[in-house]
Amino acid sequence: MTAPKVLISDALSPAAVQIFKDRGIEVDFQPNLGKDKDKLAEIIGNYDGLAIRSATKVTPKILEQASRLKVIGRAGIGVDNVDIPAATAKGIIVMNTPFGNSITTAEHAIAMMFALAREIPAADASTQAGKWEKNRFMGVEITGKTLGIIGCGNIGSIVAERALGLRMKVVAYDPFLSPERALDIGVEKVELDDLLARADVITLHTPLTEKTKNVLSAENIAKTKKGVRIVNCARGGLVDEAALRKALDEGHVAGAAFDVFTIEPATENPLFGHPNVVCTPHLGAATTEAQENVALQVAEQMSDYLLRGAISNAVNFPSITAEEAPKLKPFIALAEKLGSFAGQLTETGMKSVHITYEGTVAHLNTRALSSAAIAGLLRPILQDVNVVSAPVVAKERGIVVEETVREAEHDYDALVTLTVVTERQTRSVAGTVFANGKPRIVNIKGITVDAEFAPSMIYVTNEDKPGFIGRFAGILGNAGVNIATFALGRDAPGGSAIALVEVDGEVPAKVLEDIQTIPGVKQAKALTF
Ligand SMILES: NC(=O)c1ccc[n+]([C@@H]2O[C@H](COP(=O)([O-])OP(=O)(O)OC[C@H]3O[C@@H](n4cnc5c(N)ncnc54)[C@H](O)[C@@H]3O)[C@@H](O)[C@H]2O)c1
Ligand SMILES: O=C(O)[C@H](O)COP(=O)(O)O
Repeated sequence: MTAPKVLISDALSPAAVQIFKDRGIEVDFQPNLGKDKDKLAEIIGNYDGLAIRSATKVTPKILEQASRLKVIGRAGIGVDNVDIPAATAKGIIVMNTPFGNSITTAEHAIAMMFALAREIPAADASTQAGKWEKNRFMGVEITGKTLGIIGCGNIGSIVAERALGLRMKVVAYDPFLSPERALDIGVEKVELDDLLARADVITLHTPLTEKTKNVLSAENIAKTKKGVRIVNCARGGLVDEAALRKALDEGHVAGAAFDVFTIEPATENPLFGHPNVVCTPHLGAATTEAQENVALQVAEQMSDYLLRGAISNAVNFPSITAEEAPKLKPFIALAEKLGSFAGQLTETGMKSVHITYEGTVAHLNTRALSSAAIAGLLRPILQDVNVVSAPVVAKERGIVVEETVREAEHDYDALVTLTVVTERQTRSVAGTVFANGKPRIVNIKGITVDAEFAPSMIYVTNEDKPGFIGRFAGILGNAGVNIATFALGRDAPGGSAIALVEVDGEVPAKVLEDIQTIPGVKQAKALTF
């Protein structure tokens, strides 16, 4: 196997380069490349992995050229610079490092709050200009003031903890914050209007979504307390910058400290130039410690995926630990092949898929297995679907996917049964993994069989009558098609029978036509795995 190749296109700590090298991964470190879209598009086709921060924008246009890309690793939290649906559609795992820079960013928010409260940047500039304006700068005390946190997740709750340590009162607006968690971290969970009315300082810590965009709109800024100070170290676009500038000019808002802007890099912005505004150029995560953390973590995660199939912190796929990956691997192959078997036989629109996991397999990561089964099922119809993109593609096509896990009810330690409901019929197929790690098909439409999946197979359903095998073998022999293995099954003597036959080489269409003329044959189909 040739070593995977990773491109680092943003200013990551060199610690990441070392990790990749130590793990035997080839790495190109081009810290400014992310800003050059054309160059990135030109070379991205050479890499299996792309490690980024926020400067690289991974657009559908870049992804179009990313023919061998398997993983994008964001050394940081926000993945809004990556087109996740486009990456998912191409089967590319997108992972981030959700905690590595949280403390650092929370500290930046607290630092920004103090910078505003004591006008430190302006006082610094004035002092260094030799003005000694001792009477110009009159600050406010933080102790006893109310901090309103919008978005109380990882960073918001660290900010809350620090603020409580500073003897502030903390109220939080976050619809997903449970009352128990609020109690745990010592904040009062409130509605947005209540927060706006009560907070002396407001700090934002949500991602930018359709719901959070302009959460501090002109209307909401008008509901704030006169003299409020606003800190944004989360994402540009959470605050209407023009409306905030107006409220600052009118003296309703006493100050604003922004690390993030609607357009970045921000070379101009409505907030710039106001005496009570403090700005930093998206430095929330910029400490030696945080950068070391996220670089090490992203390099480890990407290496684990590229070398061992382990997935952690992916935003578009369930996690698979390094220990779990080897156990899962044969079952991923089984699920994909069962899906492929059903997919190759399906000729009408699929309505739903039900996957049952019994026995030991029920304790594995069944979400990953179901994704593999759906990928196998859809691939005969939609060539480039894969394990990452399959669940989304199924959803887009209105295919309902259901899962059941239960203890073993059959002779097998582990059994996976896939049932596909199409417009015309319901088809079930089941398989297991033998001790040699090879997946086997053990049941088709309720009929017991026992066959390995082979590269070229013929599947026949027929009436269980004498003479079929002789004629079938004759047709193949006359056509020069060699039979490698032959598996038979039937529901009852004289009932419905199936044959699953491994052959060497491709099955000519004429052979299938001839098989179909054997009396009692209902269906004959060539399958490939
Ligand atoms: N300035 C920087 O350099 C920097 C560094 C790190 C993170 N960030 C940004 O900070 C933000 C928060 O990061 P985090 O790690 O705390 O994320 P997180 O997912 O842990 O927390 C986000 C919180 O926002 C809440 N939320 C979601 N929708 C909401 C809504 N409509 N109203 C109110 N709350 C809502 C969620 O429930 C969650 O608790 C992200 O946007 C991240 O990209 C910025
Ligand atoms: O979401 C994040 O992690 C921050 O915005 C940090 O971004 P950066 O790594 O580009 O500084």
